[in-house]
Amino acid sequence: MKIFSGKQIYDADKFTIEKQQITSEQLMERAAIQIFNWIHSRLQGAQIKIHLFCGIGNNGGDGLVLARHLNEHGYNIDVHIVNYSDSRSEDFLINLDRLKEKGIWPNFLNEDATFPAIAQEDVVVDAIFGIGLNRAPDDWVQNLIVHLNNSQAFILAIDMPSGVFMQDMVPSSEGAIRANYVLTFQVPKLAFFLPQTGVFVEQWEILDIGLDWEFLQGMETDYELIGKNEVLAMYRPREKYSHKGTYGHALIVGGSYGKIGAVTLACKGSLLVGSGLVTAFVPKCGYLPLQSSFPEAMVLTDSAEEKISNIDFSISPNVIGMGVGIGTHPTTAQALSNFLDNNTIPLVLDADALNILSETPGLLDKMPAQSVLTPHPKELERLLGKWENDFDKLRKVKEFSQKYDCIVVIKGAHTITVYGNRGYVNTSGNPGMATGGSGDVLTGIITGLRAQGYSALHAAIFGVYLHGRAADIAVGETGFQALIASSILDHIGKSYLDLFKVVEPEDAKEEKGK
Ligand SMILES: NC(=O)C1=CN([C@@H]2O[C@H](COP(=O)(O)OP(=O)(O)OC[C@H]3O[C@@H](n4cnc5c(N)ncnc54)[C@H](O)[C@@H]3O)[C@@H](O)[C@H]2O)[C@H](O)CC1
Ligand SMILES: [K+]
Repeated sequence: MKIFSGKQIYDADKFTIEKQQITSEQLMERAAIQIFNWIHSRLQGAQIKIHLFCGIGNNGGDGLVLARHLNEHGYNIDVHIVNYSDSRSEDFLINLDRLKEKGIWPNFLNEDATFPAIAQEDVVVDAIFGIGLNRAPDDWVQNLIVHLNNSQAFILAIDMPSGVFMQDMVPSSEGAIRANYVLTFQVPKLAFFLPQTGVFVEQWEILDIGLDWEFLQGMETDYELIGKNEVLAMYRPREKYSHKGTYGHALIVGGSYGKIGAVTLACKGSLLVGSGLVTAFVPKCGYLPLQSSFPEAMVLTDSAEEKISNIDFSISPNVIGMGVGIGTHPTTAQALSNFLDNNTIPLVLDADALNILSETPGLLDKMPAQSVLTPHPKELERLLGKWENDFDKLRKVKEFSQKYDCIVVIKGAHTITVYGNRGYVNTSGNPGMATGGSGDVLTGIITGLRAQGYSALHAAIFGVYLHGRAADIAVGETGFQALIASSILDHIGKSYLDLFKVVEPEDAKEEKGK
């Protein structure tokens, strides 16, 4: 599913209004009725106090339309206008008049206003700012936001949590509504998925307001949300008349004394996603543990006992996963540098291989084109230097990807795979995955997919999805705390099977934003 910028959404708005020959005010009515239906189907007329906080733009307009419909259905509402500017939008004004015609006089909040008391059992509808926010709210509006956040009431945000920008950072951790639920129009918004702004969105759901589908589909976007439908299009079926040679040979290079397990996990990941063969290249101390714990893997050893010192092998793998458990010893760094001088085999680079690349001048230039890098936040910082915020981080990663023609997998709660100017935001995965070894499994998975002929970009996007989905299935048996990297491995098979499971309507609900 595509993720659009604010400008693209306004363009789609405009196009839809012209094509469907409706007014913007009718589109607002349509959008707000969707919100009303959502609330009404849940509350069924319950007399809970609903406080609607409406700005003076179209997000506020949505709030006013909603207030009218709630009132018509007998709900117990209080409407507050957050009067942060004199530039009220036309559709806001139309709907303010309509509300007044119904005998509802909103409470106008200005700079010196006392904020209304809100009880914990009340519901707050946040319609202060939507996608139009373009500068930090005034201090008093920020104070109101803090007041609402502190109320402990359930907060339902319309379109965006107020204070969260479409393409910039929230100025302070107190600067935006912490929404329990966001009902967002038509398309997901990038800010929902970034660590610094995603915290303002506990759950989200898309409401279809009938923006022109063809127009939306025809637009190129910088970001895409990756779920089952998107990865199914990448899936490569197994052929009947195939053999292990058909599915490639993955080589995992890594390990050092005390970190051979990382190589084992990566090798298992490669084979479990379907690589035909997997070989490990490890220091001598890794030979016995690997051979005894994972008989499916072949093992080659370095001449050194405890660390990689010379990456030299006589096989012809079609991809190499490099770096898990490898350490940053100068001998190993030199071995990696020497290896890169002559290597043309596609690479997946992780862990200390990335640290060596960031610390050794000139080494990044030696990466073959289309290498896949899988850094966690600290490794990414070593590669890029510091960033100001998540949006700045994405800009920097895109530049880096273009400069080195590589794919960067920014690991996190919503892992984002970046290639060139595009980012692919993953939707699978859970906090149980924050555990030692889960990154090694991912490296193995991506390497194993690449070995089978997936392009570097598809191997990264699909691999990240499968990895997260395996963990989502596993967590049902283990809970977050007891989920370990091996549990992810154990559920890779089920995550493949899950791709072809038909989603029942009830399950479909669970697939929405969590
Ligand atoms: N296609 C759709 O998705 C539809 C969306 N609708 C709703 O419209 C809003 C966007 O409305 P807009 O009037 O453009 O912006 P906002 O209401 O978010 O903001 C109001 C207005 O205020 C100005 N402004 C921005 N930042 C500040 C600030 N810090 N202080 C003061 N004033 C500020 C700026 O000029 C904004 O224009 C969208 O989110 C939906 O809720 C339609 O109802 C239906 C179609
Ligand atoms: K809002």
